Amino acid sequence: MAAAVKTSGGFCNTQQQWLHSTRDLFLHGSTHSNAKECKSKKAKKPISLRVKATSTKVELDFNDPSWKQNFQEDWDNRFNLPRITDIYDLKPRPTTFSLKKQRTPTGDEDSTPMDMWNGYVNNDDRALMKVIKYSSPTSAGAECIDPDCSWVEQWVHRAGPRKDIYYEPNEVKAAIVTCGGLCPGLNDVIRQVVFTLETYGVKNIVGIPFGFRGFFEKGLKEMPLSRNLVENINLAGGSFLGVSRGGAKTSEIVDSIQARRIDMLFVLGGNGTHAGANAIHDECRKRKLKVSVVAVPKTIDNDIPLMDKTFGFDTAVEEAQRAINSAYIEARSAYHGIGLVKLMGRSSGFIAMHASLSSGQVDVCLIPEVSFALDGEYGVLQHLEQLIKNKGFCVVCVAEAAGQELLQNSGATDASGNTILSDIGVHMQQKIKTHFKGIGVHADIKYIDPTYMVRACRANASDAILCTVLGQNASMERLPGSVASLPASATLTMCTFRSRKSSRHRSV
Ligand SMILES: Nc1ncnc2c1ncn2[C@@H]1O[C@H](COP(=O)(O)OP(=O)(O)OP(=O)(O)O)[C@@H](O)[C@H]1O
Ligand SMILES: O=P(O)(O)OC[C@H]1O[C@](O)(CO)[C@@H](O)[C@@H]1O
Ligand SMILES: [Mg+2]
Repeated sequence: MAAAVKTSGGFCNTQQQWLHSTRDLFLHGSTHSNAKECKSKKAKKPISLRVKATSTKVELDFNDPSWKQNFQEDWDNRFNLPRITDIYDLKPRPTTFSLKKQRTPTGDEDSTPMDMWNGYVNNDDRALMKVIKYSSPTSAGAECIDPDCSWVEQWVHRAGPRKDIYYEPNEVKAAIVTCGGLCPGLNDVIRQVVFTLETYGVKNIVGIPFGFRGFFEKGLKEMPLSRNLVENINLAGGSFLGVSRGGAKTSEIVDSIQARRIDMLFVLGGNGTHAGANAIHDECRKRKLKVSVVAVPKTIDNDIPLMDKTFGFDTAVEEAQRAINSAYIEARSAYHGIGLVKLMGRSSGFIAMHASLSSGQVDVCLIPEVSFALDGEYGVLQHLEQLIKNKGFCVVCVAEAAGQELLQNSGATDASGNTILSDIGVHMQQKIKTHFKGIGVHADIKYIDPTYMVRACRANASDAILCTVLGQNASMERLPGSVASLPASATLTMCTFRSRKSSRHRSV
C-alpha cells in the first residue's frame, strides 16, 4: 500500500487509488476533491509543496536542474527532529537498554556460534517512505512530484534504541496522557511505554487522567504507573487513563509540567492532540525546560498522511464488518430489504471503504472524498431502485461525513473546535423511505448505526502488535532525548515497523 503524499494542500492517498480500482463497485461520484489535488501534482510547473510540519511553502521550479536536490533538502528539513541536545550541552551516557546480547547461541552442538547482537539505531538511519517507483504519470495510482514522474527518494527517521542516552533513568519522571476520542489499542500503547521505560530503569512513571484536562482540572490526580499495574490493561478497550476533548491551555499545561517536575511526556492522540503536543514543546523550549515530548499518532479514522495504517483502524474495520453483515442478513431476509449502515470517520471514509471492501456484501459505499447526488437520473436512489428490481435487496454503507453538503449544517463544534456533523444516516433512511413510497414500490429499510461500537473495543491481534512497536519506539526515542511532534513522530514511531514491513513485502 502506498503512502500518502501531500501536495498543494491536499492528500493523494491510498483511498484515492482504491477508488480508481473499485470504480465499478463504488460507482457514485465522479468529482473527487482529492483527485483534483492529485492532478495538480502533474500540473505545469512550478508547483508549491505545502509542508505540514513547519507550514513552510517551497516553490519548485522543474526547469531548475537542482529541483530534485531542493525537494530533498526541503523534505529533510521537514523531518528534522528537534533534540534536547540542541538546547543543552549534555554528555551522552551509555544506554541502560539492551546492554547484553539479546540472543545468544543455543549452545547445541549443531548451532553455529555467532554474534546475534541486535545493534542500535543510528541517528542517521532512515527508512524509505515509498516502495513503488512509478515510471510515468500514467502508471496506475501514480504519485508524481514533477510532470515526468522522475524518482525522488523520501526518507524518514528510523525509530529504535540508541547507543547513547541523555537522561539518567533513575532520576527522570515520565508522564503519559491520552487525548481526543477513544481508539482500540490505547491501552496497549500505554502498557508498552511503561514496560519499555522500566526496562531502561525508569522508576517514576505517571499517567495524567482524562487528557490534557488532567493537567489543570482540580481534583484530577496523576496516577503512578508500573508494570504490575498495567500488565493486563490491554485486555480491555478504552483508555486506562481516560480521554477528553477541549480545554487545553498550553501555558497552564506547561506550568503543570513544571510543577510536577515531568522530564518526558508521552502524548497519545490525533491531529488536535499533536497540535497541542507541538505547542507544549514550543512553550517548553521557550522556557528552556529540559522536557522531551514524544507524540504517538492515534486515529481510528486512519487519516494521517504519510502513514499506511494507524493503530485501532484494523480493529474498527473488523467491528464495522459485523454491522455490515447484520445489515446484509436483514436485507437479504426481508422482501425488498435495504440494509443501511453508518460508520465513523470525521472527515474520511477509510473505515466505511475498507469495511465495505472486506465484507464483500455492500452494493453502494458513500464516502466524503467522493461527492454524490441522492436524487436524479445518476443519483443513489435511482441506483437502489435498480438493485431492488434486479436482485431484490441491497446494502448501503455510508461514512458519517459523506454528503454533508446535502444537509443543513448547524455550525456547532465540540469542545476541541471540531465541527459536529449532521446525521447523514438518518437523512438517507428518510430519503430512501420517501423515494420508494413515492414510486409505489415496497421497501423494508433496516438502519444500523454502530458508531461507538467500532472503537469501544479491545485491539485485535494486528493492532496489538502495531501498538507494541509504537509504544516501544516512542520510549526508545525519548531517552536519547528527542523531542518529536507530528509528522516527525508519526513517521518516527512508525518507521521501524514500516522498514521491517517493506523489506519483507517489497512488492506491496
Ligand atoms: N491547535 C491546538 N493547539 C493546542 N491544543 C489543541 C489544538 N487542537 C486541539 N487541541 C487539544 O488537543 C486535545 C485533543 O484534540 P481533539 O479533541 O481534536 O482530538 P484529536 O487529538 O484530534 O483526536 P481524534 O482523532 O479523536 O479527534 C484537546 O484537549 C484539544 O483541546
Ligand atoms: O468521541 P466524539 O467526541 O463523539 O467524536 C467522534 C469522532 O471521533 C472519531 O472517532 C475520531 O476522530 C471520529 O471518527 C468521530 O467522528
Ligand atoms: Mg481530530
